Amino acid sequence: IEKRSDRYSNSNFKTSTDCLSKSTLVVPDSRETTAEKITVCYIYNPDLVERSDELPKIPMRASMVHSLIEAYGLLKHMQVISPSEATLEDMKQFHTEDYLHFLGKIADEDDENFDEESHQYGLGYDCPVYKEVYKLACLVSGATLKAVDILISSEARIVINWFGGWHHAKRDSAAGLCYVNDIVLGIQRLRQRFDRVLYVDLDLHHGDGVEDAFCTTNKVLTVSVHKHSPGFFPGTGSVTDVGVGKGKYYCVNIPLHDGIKDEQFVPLVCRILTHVKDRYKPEVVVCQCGADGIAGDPMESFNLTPVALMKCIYLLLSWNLPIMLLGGGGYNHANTARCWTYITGVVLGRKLACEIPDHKFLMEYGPDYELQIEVGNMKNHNSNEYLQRVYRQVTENISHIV
Ligand SMILES: CC1(C)CN(C2CCCC2)C(=O)N1c1ccccc1/C=C/C(=O)NO
Ligand SMILES: [Zn+2]
Repeated sequence: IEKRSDRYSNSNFKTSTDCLSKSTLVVPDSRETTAEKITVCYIYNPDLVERSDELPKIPMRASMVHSLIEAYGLLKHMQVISPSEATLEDMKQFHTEDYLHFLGKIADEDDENFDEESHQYGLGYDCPVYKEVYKLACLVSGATLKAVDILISSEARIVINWFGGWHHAKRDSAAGLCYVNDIVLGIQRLRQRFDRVLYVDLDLHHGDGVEDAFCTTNKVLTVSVHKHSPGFFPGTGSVTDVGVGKGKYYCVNIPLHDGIKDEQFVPLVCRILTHVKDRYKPEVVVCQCGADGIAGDPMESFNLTPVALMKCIYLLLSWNLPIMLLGGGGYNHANTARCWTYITGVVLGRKLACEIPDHKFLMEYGPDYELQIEVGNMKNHNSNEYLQRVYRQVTENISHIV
């Protein structure tokens, strides 16, 4: 029986010239183990994917992610769990009744134009009003809450919900294509069972909605690594942003500039996460795995490959704590599917073929039709001096965690 500490132990962390990139994790093919003791739950149902496909700005992305995971034959190695919709009561644990009722109203009344009212709820250009948005909010929140219930009941210790991770939504408004903050709802529920929750946000953007929700408490420690440049959304998340009151020093921000590559990103993030783990001793981990920092994304900001995200997640997995992996940003749909499929494979300890298997969306993966993503080559504005300074400031902040 393979133990989790074996699958994700450092000794297993072999790098090899695999198709993904120069240094790729190759874990023993799980066929070598007599039986998988590690249960990985995958939150999915057709409704959740169909509604997520309707999200403006990322049409059909959810279907592409799920179809690629299915095409690689990974579903049979996971417990596929169908979530139910969150109720108004569930979502009211974070969001205001006014905001939720407004979302609900959009579904009911037809051609009413909600223009003036929409703007007060952050709805409009970046978070377009569309008829089924309330339904989406219930499904997405229900999915993350279902994932949390699985961790709370100890049914599994690893749960994946690639259709969640909407980190910008505020209690009374949408933001950055996030209509409901499933992450805050999920962490609030985790707190019913776990005393100290660690939230890690690997998305290109600062996880401001989650940080704001928990910046005054020491029961949730949020770590966000993100692009932080003048005028770049949301503009928050500087290294001096450490939380307030009882939550002071329980917000960790790692602000970066354009062009960072795996080689700089991985050591910086992993060293900081290790410090956080040693000081904070979290009981459960939530990781938002937004893929808009991957090379080839229309955000054109970072030069990361999926291996960078994988190595950070692998470190989190090696701690042997209950963990929930969530999606998030990612606007090159094929690369986002490649990234989250690759991560799913690593979580399962399975090596994936370089060749994208034939499936419904195969044509989206041309012209190479490979799982690997070429390293980005945009100019790197992160000098080693800058990263050293950030690292020193962050570890100084963390040293105040008791
Ligand atoms: C509307 C979308 C979400 C899409 N998009 C681009 C991507 C490529 C084509 C449009 C943006 O810059 N967006 C945003 C607009 C305003 C504020 C925030 C975001 C993105 C947030 C995010 O990803 N958080 O993790
Ligand atoms: Zn993002």
